[in-house]
Amino acid sequence: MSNMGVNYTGKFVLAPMVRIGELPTRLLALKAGADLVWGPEIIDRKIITFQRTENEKLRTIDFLTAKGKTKKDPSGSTVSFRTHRPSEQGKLIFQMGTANPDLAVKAANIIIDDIDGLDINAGCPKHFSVHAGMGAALLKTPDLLCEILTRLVNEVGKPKNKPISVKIRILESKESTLELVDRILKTGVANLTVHCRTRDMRNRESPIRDYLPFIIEKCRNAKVSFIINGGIKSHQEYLDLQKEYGSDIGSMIAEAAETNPTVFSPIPYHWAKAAKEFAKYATEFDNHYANTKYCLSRSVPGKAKVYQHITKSKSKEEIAQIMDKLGEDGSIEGITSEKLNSAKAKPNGAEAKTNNNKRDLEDPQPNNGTIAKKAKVDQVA
Ligand SMILES: Cc1cc2nc3c(=O)[nH]c(=O)nc-3n(C[C@H](O)[C@H](O)[C@H](O)COP(=O)(O)O)c2cc1C
Repeated sequence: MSNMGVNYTGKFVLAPMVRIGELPTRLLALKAGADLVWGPEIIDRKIITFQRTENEKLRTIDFLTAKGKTKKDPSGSTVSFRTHRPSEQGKLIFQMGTANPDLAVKAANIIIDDIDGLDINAGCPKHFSVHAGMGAALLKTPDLLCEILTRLVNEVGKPKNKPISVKIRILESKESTLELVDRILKTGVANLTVHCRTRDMRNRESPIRDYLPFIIEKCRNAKVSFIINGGIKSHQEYLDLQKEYGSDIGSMIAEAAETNPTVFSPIPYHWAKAAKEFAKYATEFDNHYANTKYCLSRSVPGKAKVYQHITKSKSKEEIAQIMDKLGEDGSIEGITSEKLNSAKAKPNGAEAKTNNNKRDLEDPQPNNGTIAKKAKVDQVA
């Protein structure tokens, strides 16, 4: 409903996720059909130190942060945010962490020309966010939250013709949640995303959607688009939520996209094909090795043979080689990981050996039950 550039209405989107939401994950999510992609939260204090550079080799815009020069890395800087405008134009929402309107405006002006929308994180319950008054702490300081949003809308969003949005959690009661929503809707934001869990709820707990009809009605009256977040796992669920709440309602996915960034497709890739595609983007866009390794360790099943190879790898080149050897069905050098590692092979395990794309695409939950041994991030934002 925003008339400023990107429109969030009814969209199916990749959630902001620290470490996970870097360029390769975003590109894979877009390829699979995500309409919009959020970058990972970056705080205002860091953004104001960014040095913008145009990377001609990669055709990316890089925002660098200074760090000490080392023998291993004499550049003295590290890429804190990278965007490939040819792929992300019109689809990239940058998420900022802030508790200070002046700093928020200053930081927003540094990145606004290279992004399509700016989102404020008012939902993260982690200590590093709330102790500084950011993230979910803003839910308890609505005056401050609304001042930040109003100033960003007036001083950055309007002059630059870019939408400002906010992501919140529900509060303990319907009344307090709706009161906060009322206030936010008056700030001029273009979109409201609600993570349907309270600040104290863990991601494994079912979201509470009881207040949604009331929030949605308020958003429609204010001509502000609305995105549901929390516990959504598939394209079908996105369609079901639209059936239930209206076709103008969007859905945002985090954890299920961390596990498989192609979850936006009606038929997601098999985990191995998704991992290979991810690795290709990581190589193409020179993603930081530690980040590539981390993301793969979150998406490759712990039981798969290749998982051990990934966790033991020591360089970009090594990871690229491992991923080259991985078949799209999870096999390495012709042996399926399912066969090797799973005593209780799934009934469809035999089919997996055929290295058949169609079968890959038909497995909508390829990671089910296979990542138990990896510590899942539970209560992040
Ligand atoms: C690994 C990870 C990192 C996250 N980082 C952020 C973040 O930077 N900003 C934010 O607003 N939420 C963050 N979240 C929360 C998600 O955006 C989302 O609100 C939450 O996981 C609920 O959605 P889900 O049930 O689809 O996972 C993160 C979640 C995960 C799993």
